[in-house]
Amino acid sequence: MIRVTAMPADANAYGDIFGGWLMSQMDMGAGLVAARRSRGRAVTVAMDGMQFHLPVKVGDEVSVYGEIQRVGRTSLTIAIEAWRRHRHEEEEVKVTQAVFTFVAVNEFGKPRAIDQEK
Ligand SMILES: CCCCCCCCCCCCCCCC(=O)SCCNC(=O)CCNC(=O)[C@H](O)C(C)(C)COP(=O)(O)OP(=O)(O)OC[C@H]1O[C@@H](n2cnc3c(N)ncnc32)[C@H](O)[C@@H]1OP(=O)(O)O
Repeated sequence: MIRVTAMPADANAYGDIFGGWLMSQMDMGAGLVAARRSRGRAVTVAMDGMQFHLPVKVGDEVSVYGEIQRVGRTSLTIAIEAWRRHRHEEEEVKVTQAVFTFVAVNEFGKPRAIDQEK
């Protein structure tokens, strides 16, 4: 869903990429899934089970993948993973995972029903 290069500005003083930057990429990836499935604006209401398995380094290619787990009346639950790949190598390794809940909202920011038919 999202593929981006981790840059020096995203790193701490040790050269590891900030967890907050990764969470932001994951949130944006989940947002793409939620907006597409709900056919409109959707906002993050919860993020559960965030796990950081391995560090990401400057220059790594970071890919964010997501899968809808559940569609409720107005909310969606989306499992998100981020994977890193050293830019000179082929192997991809999972670095983070979390479950995001988004709520579809109308123009007033209030929950709106999601079409249950896909
Ligand atoms: C033209 C220009 C285009 C521009 C294009 C730009 C695109 C750029 C892309 C960016 C993509 C990034 C995407 C990031 C998205 C944010 O970062 S959004 C910012 C952060 N989030 C917020 O500000 C949301 C703040 N919260 C709220 O406004 C309200 O809590 C909400 C979300 C509207 C919910 O209101 P509420 O009155 O609590 O709703 P309520 O009726 O009680 O519950 C609604 C549903 O939520 C569920 N729910 C409520 N709370 C929870 C909870 N804590 N846990 C789980 N489920 C919950 C309920 O179970 C219910 O589910 P359903 O049974 O209906 O399925």
